[in-house]
Amino acid sequence: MPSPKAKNAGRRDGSPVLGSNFDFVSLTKPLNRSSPPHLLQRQGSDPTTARLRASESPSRRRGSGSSTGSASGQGPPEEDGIRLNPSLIGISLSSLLAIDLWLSKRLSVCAFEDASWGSARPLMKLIEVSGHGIPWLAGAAYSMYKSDSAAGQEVMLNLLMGLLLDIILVGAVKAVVRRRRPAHNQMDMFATFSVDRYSFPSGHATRAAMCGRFLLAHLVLAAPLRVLVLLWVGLVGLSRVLLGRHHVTDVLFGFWMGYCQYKLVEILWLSPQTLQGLLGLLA
Ligand SMILES: CC(C)=CCC/C(C)=C/CC/C(C)=C/COP(=O)(O)O
Repeated sequence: MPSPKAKNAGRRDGSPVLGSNFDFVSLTKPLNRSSPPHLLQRQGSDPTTARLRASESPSRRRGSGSSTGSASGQGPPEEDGIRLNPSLIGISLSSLLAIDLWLSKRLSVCAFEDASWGSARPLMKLIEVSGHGIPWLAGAAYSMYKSDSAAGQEVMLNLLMGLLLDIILVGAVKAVVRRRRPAHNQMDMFATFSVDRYSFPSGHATRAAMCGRFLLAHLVLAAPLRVLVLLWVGLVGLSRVLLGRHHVTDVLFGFWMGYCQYKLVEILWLSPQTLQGLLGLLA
């Protein structure tokens, strides 16, 4: 009677099952004569092995009469086992992707006016505007201009630099990755660049995370306000998914990227001397 492991080792479509010992037995090691008979039988008939054999290049098939034992029905050559590891990573990634797509679709409850939480759409769009680049750029430039202390101007200049850096980095990643926005997204955002038709990462999430860190480090000291800042960052990220603008992973990666971008702003921090030089050039 076949063991339960051997029975469940391959799916109907022939894809291997994660965590099954049978995959490793059949694909990584040439089966020796001391193997149990049921494994010897599965070696020839299981769909995973059959698929691997079918995808072998002619040159590999020609070489299969070597001492590796393929031609003698003793299993695929050793290097097939080496190719299995990347496929495990691939399977894990596609599982994560499937969960991401499913979860993002389920959470997009404000994607349309007649969706289950459609009445909250205007509020979500308000949160969207609060994380848009234009109000942040305009606000930072205005505060820098209005600030009467060199320290205040310095902080605002660096926030401005961070915002510009964010636009460039997010644009670059979006252009390289080119992940499409969810199908249920309505493309009704204001003031977007052409790369904003892409989804990964969420520019709102990177900006919210970077600005949130910036505010906490330089501008907001009172504890209740610090909580509000964190709440706002979280709401901006959540609203991207609820509006159906983004997948969950776009927002999570965006948060991480924005967090790192703040570190970059600190490294590139423009000093008062640099500021004086820049203002001297402008005057
Ligand atoms: C002066 C000027 C044209 C500034 C552009 C400001 C800006 C960053 C616009 C893009 C904002 C936007 C809608 C980004 C997309 O965000 P996702 O969260 O949907 O990636």
